[in-house]
Amino acid sequence: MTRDLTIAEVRLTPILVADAPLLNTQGVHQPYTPRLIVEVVTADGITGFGETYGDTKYLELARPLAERLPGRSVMDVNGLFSLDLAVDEDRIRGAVDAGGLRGVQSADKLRLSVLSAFEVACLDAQGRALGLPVHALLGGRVRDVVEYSAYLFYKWAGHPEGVPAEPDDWGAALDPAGVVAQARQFKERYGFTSFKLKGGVFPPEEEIAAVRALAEAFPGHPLRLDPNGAWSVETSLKVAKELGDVLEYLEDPTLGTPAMAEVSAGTDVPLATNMCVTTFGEIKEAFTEDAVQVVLSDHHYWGGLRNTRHLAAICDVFGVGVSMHSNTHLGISLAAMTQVASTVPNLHHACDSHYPWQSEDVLTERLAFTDGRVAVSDAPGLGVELDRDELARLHRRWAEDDGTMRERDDAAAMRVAEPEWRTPVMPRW
Ligand SMILES: O=C([O-])C(=O)C[C@H](O)[C@@H](O)C(=O)[O-]
Ligand SMILES: [Mg+2]
Repeated sequence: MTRDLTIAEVRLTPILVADAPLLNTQGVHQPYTPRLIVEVVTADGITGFGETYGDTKYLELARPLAERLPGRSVMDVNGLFSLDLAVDEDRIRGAVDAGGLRGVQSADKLRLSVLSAFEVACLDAQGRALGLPVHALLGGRVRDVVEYSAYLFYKWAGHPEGVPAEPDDWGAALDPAGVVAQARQFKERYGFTSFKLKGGVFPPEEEIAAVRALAEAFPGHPLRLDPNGAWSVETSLKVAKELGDVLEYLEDPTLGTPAMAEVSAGTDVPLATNMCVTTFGEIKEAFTEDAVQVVLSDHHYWGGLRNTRHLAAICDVFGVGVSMHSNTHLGISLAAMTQVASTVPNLHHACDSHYPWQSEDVLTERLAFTDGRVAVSDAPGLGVELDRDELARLHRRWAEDDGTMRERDDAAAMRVAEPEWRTPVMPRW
């Protein structure tokens, strides 16, 4: 049957999703985080889904882009990326946001972070129209499950008193015993066998003790520590020395490629990054200087699933490992991550995912982790369906918000509990 794959309509739905009080070096997660759900509808009624960041600066780019798509084909993904998208430079300059955890802010990265959701939606629509999974459109899967690591966070039991929030049942984790208890819950609930601890929250000695406690509780399991660049070169080398025998890799111990290269030269512990290599332009220096041994790709800001494969191919050429970074995200993104990860031959490390922290989703059926893995769907497109009632409910929450939750700002969320808190000057230790 011939299909009309012309785009007839694009729907953008900003939402606020519940988030747990997870601590990182900048502060704490807000009770609600903005995400944007993109739907691309073809002339004969096929709808493809995509998901990305939902802060205002992303919406400001997504809206005019959505208006330009009707009349184009969902097959024309290359054309999508050649569309001119004007970025307001003020949105990037000096912006204080969770982007501080994801490396440089640039107009191109902002543009790619928006385009990626449209790319995923177009690939989803293509797959649905052709009766093929997205992985088939990317050349086919080379594995039938994708492994994820448990993403451990220091956290409070709940958001600050008096702040509207959804409760969570994970409890507090503020010391080594709490971190190990959280890891046990991750293992029991989802079967994860590798663990990443988000660090940069407490002085390094405390985080070293937490990783040691994990190593004792889970002997032989791959462990990672990620302080988001909160340490000096000296501190990074000290931590690498102390934990070298148990770490699979150390993630962004310090900020910037030159400092990462210095750390790398002084330790055998592999260094991973989602901060100093976050764009194609940053690859040359980092790889030439041997600053990183693993790049954590993120299809949102690298510009989609095809660019993720492109990045993986470059990493392969240079003998650099590749895995995946994650922020707060829902099931559409997890499905997209799983589809593309299934096609990358040189993906040898379990990927990160925040998904277990998300109690809410816009899917009719949540994706499941079994033995820490997500099965690769062979259903058409991404293989997920939208729960429109839930989408509407989460959109209402966004519409009714007075604006405070619409921009993710972990430092501002921290100030609710600690009024003196400011985005820390790096390196903190
Ligand atoms: O470096 C990383 O892995 C991240 O930036 C992941 C997330 O942003 C995480 O740190 C967070 O959301 O607090
Ligand atoms: Mg990281």
